[in-house]
Amino acid sequence: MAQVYDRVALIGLGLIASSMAHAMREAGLAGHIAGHAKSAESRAIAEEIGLCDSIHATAAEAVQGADLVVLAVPVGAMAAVAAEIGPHLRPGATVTDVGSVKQAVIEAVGPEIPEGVHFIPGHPLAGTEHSGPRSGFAALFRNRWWLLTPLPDADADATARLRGLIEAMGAHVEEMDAPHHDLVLAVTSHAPHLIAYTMVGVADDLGRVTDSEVIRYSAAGFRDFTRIAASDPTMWRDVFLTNKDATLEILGRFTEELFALQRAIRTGDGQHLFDYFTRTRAIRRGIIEAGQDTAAPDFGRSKAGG
Ligand SMILES: NC(=O)c1ccc[n+]([C@@H]2O[C@H](COP(=O)([O-])OP(=O)(O)OC[C@H]3O[C@@H](n4cnc5c(N)ncnc54)[C@H](O)[C@@H]3O)[C@@H](O)[C@H]2O)c1
Ligand SMILES: O=C(O)C(=O)C[C@]1(C(=O)O)C=C[C@@H](O)C=C1
Repeated sequence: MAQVYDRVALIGLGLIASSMAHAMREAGLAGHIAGHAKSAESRAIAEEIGLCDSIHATAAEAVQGADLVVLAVPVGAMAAVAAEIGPHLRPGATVTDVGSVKQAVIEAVGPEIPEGVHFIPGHPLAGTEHSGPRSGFAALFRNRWWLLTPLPDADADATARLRGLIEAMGAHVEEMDAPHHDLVLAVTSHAPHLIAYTMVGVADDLGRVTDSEVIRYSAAGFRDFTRIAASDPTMWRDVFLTNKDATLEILGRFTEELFALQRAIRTGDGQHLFDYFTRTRAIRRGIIEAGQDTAAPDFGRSKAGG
């Protein structure tokens, strides 16, 4: 695979940035990968495992001469990072981000990007409950969606080049506007995470069930909740604080449905429960028939870029 960018700067060296570093290296997509993380410990680990070609103590230094800058920090840290790097960006460079929320990132980062630098926000729909520079792996993005939310005046060539990099890492790219992205993700990712956090919290609070019983007798459904609820607290705090309206809208609807199901259970309305579960089962089957079941990605089974 041909090199897409001469110099890529990764700001934040956690799960997503380290996975990008591995994927870019594996496919030879970047001439040089420069990295920066705020924590000295993350920088030391990145040095130790040889994650990047160079590690820098500041974000400003890392972006010098880069033709692609990737902001891979928690959403709440995007504004400060963008303000720091803004004056140091090379004219003609592209800045993208991987934040799980898009409208708030556009508002935080956009004003800090100087004229002549292209800002193309993005979000890979791929992750695990792990974080930090050791957690990344090259196959993370294979066969996953990577959404881009370019602004209406985005440069077509810069967008196509970024798309080329992402596709060469094995992902499928789709473009949409940021408010729509935030609503879709509130349904498919943000509210489900909150529900998982709550369910695990409830189990933890339940005095009549001991911790060892919760661990020992975890059926598959609850086990999945515990994996999701082990996700990074900083990342998820920021997601909920920055995608507030869409998440509250979905949680409002969720609560209404939950009350209806609760009433059906209390009144013995089996028909309501049966009809509801029949409808949701059809949705799952539709996902599988459409070949959209990425819950079990083909880690290691196919090569990035085909
Ligand atoms: N983990 C996922 O499943 C997932 C999936 C898709 C997108 N995202 C998004 O990607 C971004 C990064 O997530 P991650 O899972 O890779 O995080 P992570 O917790 O693994 O790593 C975050 C990194 O950012 C660094 N950092 C924090 N504040 C910083 C600052 N002010 N300046 C410089 N570095 C800073 C940390 O030191 C760490 O290296 C987040 O915005 C998140 O919403 C995460
Ligand atoms: O599999 C997981 O661990 C994830 O939760 C990944 C997941 C998600 O699918 O909701 C989490 C947050 C992201 O912004 C994108 C992907």
